[in-house]
This record gives sequence, C-alpha cells and structure tokens, in this order.
Amino acid sequence: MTRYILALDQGTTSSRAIVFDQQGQIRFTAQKEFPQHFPQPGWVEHDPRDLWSTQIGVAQEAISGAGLRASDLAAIGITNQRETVLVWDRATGEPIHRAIVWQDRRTASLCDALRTQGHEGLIREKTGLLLDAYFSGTKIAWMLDAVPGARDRAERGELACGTVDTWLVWQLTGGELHVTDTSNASRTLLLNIHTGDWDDDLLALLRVPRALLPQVRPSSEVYGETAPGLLGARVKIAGIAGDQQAATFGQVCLHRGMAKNTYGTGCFMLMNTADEVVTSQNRLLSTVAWQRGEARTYALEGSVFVAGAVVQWLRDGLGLIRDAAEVEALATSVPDSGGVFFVPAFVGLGAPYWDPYARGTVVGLTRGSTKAHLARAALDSVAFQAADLLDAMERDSGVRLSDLRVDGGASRNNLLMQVQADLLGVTVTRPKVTETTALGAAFLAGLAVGYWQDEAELEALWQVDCQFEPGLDPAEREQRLVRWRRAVERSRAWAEEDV
Ligand SMILES: Nc1ncnc2c1ncn2[C@@H]1O[C@H](COP(=O)(O)OP(=O)(O)O)[C@@H](O)[C@H]1O
Ligand SMILES: O=P(O)(O)OC[C@H](O)CO
Repeated sequence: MTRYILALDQGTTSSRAIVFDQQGQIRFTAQKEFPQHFPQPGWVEHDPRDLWSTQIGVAQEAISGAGLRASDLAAIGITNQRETVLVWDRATGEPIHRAIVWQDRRTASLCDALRTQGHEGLIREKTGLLLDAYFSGTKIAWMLDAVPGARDRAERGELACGTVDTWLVWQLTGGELHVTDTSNASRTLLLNIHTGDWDDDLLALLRVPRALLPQVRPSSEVYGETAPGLLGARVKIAGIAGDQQAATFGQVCLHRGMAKNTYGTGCFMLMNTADEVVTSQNRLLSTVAWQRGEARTYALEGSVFVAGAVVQWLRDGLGLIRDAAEVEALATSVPDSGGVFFVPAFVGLGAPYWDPYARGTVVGLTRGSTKAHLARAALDSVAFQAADLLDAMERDSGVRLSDLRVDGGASRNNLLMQVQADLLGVTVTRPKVTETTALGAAFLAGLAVGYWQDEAELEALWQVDCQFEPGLDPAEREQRLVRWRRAVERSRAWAEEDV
C-alpha cells in the first residue's frame, strides 16, 4: 500500500498541512491564515485556539484533499513558528493568556535589566542566544507575573507551558503528551545547548518553575499517536523541529558549512556547524539544528524579524498592492530604488544589530520618489538584511559560501532573488520544492518510522529549480552596503523611551 507523510507547519501568519509522497513531492497543501493581535505598539499575540483550530482544520483538509484516509499516513511531522510561547491549565487545557509571539517586544526592558545585572555572559555561554525579548523565557516570566495567581499555580504544577510544537502535540494527543524537541527548546533561553536539557541556573534567573516545562526529546522519534477520533485513525507523531531548523533539514544542508535562508514573515539564515557549538563574535546565535538519537547537530543563525512582512505592510498598511506577488512587477517598473533606502525595523532589529528600540525608517526620499521606488527599496531591504547576516556568518565560521539555498514565500520573487545574489556575491539556489520547512518536518518523521532509510536517500530527493548568479560589480556592491548601513544607523534607538 502507498503511504504518505503529513507535515503540519504552524507559521506566524498561517497554518499549513502538506501531504508528501516518498519522492518528497507535494500531493496536497491546505493553508489557512489566522488573526494577528497587536494590543499595544510592539506587542504581538496569537489566540492559541486559532492556532489549533486552523492547524487541525488544514490537517483534515489535506488528508481528504489528497484523497487519503488517516490510515494512509505513515507518520506526522510537526514544525512551527519558534519562540512564540503559551501557558495553559493542565486540567482544562484552557490557555491563561494569548500566546506571546516571537516578534513581541514587551520584555525588552526586562532583558535590559538582566543585562545590566551582568547576566548576558552566562546566558550566552549556556544557551548560545543573546538577551533579547525575541526568545521565550522572558515572555513566560511576563505571563506568570501578569496573570493573577499564575505564578503560584505554576509552582504547584497546575499549569503547562510550551512553544507551539508543544501545544499542538498536547492537542493532537488529547492532553496525553507534554513534550518538545531540542531545536524548539534551544530557543527559550532555558535550555543548556551543551547538555540538551533545561538548566536550573537559567530557570532560577528567569524565574520559570521547572514544573511548567515539557520534556525535551530528540527531533526524530515516535513520541506518541494522535488521539482516537481526531483524524479517523491513530497516526504516529514522529518528527518535531522549529521551522527554521526544519527548513535547514528540508534543504538537506546536512553537512558542515552548508547554509539556507528562508524568506517568510522574517528571514532566517542557518549554517550547519555539525557537532560544534560555534560561538559568534558577530552577534549571531548558536542553536540546536536538530537531534537524532543522542546526536545533536548545531547551527549558526542570523534572525531578521521583518522580511516578507514588509511586503504585507505595503499591501495592508499602505494599500500599494493588492497581493504580495504584485510587488515584483511594481518594483521591476523602475531600474533601482532611486536612492530610497527602507529599514523595516517595525519590531526593532534582530541580527546582527539586536536593537529592540529601532523602528521603521525610510531615507533618501525626493520629489521624484514613487511608490515603485518604495516597493523596490522594500525588496532591497530584505536582501540587505540577509547580506548583513551572511557577512557575519562567514566571519564567524571561516566558511566562504559559494551557494546559498533559499526557500519561503518571498523566495518566489525572482527580482528579490536576483538582487540577493547581486548583494551577496554568491549563487542563490532555489529548489523545486520551496516548502522546505514542511519537507524537513516530513523527513524527520519519515526517518523515525523507516519511511526513508537514511540521510543519503533524502539528499537524492532534493532538486534545483533555479539558480541566480551574482551580476553586480564588487565595488558597487560595497558602496550599496555602506549606504544601507548608514540608513540602519538612522533607524536605531528610536523608540527607546516608548517601550
Ligand atoms: N512574490 C512575493 N514577493 C515578495 N514577498 C512575498 C511574495 N509572496 C509572498 N511574500 C511574502 O512572504 C511571506 C509569506 O511567506 P511564508 O513562507 O508563507 O511565511 P510564514 O511561514 O512566515 O507565514 C509574506 O510575508 C508575504 O508578504
Ligand atoms: O513563521 P515563520 O516562518 O515566520 O518563522 C518564524 C520563526 O520561527 C521565528 O523565529
């Protein structure tokens, strides 16, 4: 009997479910957006019930859309927006607060206080991360303090906490399993990435009771089965990874020095560093890429908070386009941005600047500037941010990249990919299957149940769609990067007194 793998990809703006076959080809995709909540400037929340209802809805739709029954599935793999965190009541399953999303800046001042007290070194050494509001730890502490009675209930073990993977597994198993994987756990500020377990010093520092936390497991193993009645048959849940790590696996960047960049809401560049935790000198993150059995693979990561989201803003905030795909034609209608530089620091700046107080900035406007120039500058900004990441990554790793694998919604934009190759000075390679996040989760699940035998089999499945070669003169590239960095300086520390 032909069997399939179902990947659940719970992203920042939508939930997706994709059925893959044994060739790693997509049989059916179902996707549903859900509401974003912005209760205050710099705050971003998701309703956990929306995350679950859209995710289970698209899972059912994908199974039936592919003409399958749940019994045709060999396994389910889960991948998810990372760092976004929620707390719920173990008895009722009711969340005590909306999920606080990775983009949310509300704990910036708490991070400042911890930094002033001199804790960043310890955090950096144990977690590979920086003290930034991006990560889950301070968000958990904020919820425990903000919701009346929550801290006491957490201490008594009445509450459960988790990143989105944990919430989905809890729901899928009818509250039976409270687990996460090492790649997701490595984004919380609470995991010691050298041991792969929660760290008592970090828990004490961030005031997070251990009783709240899920069990940390590898990224590829059979964790359990879906609850009876949910999908029509019980299906093994066999893979879990944070979406950027899953995309790295889906791009089969399985060897030291291979890198990918995903252009979704944000933009995330990860380079495989094998079994070595590389300590960045350039404010990149060291993170767990995935764990198979006892073996952990690590990565260097550059995280940019606003990439494709800048296109959403052109659409929803300014009404310049009706659909994200229209941005390419608009931006192509001018030869360049006409000297306009756009720093989309809507929620501060991530790597390598890490400035939660930076805000969106447009410079270089003249009477000749048009919406096309702004659209072009918006696309340029995505590529400039990635250029900053690669520059830092090459310096940290000592690897001179020749080829960057790309994926994510905005990687469909050919102009953006060409500008990216020009600004990086390296070949940009887009694979046939750009749903690499879901594919990575499918691969991790498939390996655990023997659907695929080994990594070599996965490497043989990966196929190139298109390559973009750099065409810009190096001196001109450098000049443009210098101007971009001047624009970045103008965006920095703007909101210092507001947050
Ligand atoms: N043709 C395009 N050009 C530029 N950006 C695009 C294009 N198509 C989609 N996007 C952007 O890509 C993002 C969606 O990508 P996706 O990988 O689905 O993101 P996520 O997983 O973060 O929800 C949106 O922010 C959207 O604005
Ligand atoms: O949902 P995405 O694809 O924007 O990814 C979000 C990242 O995991 C945040 O770290």
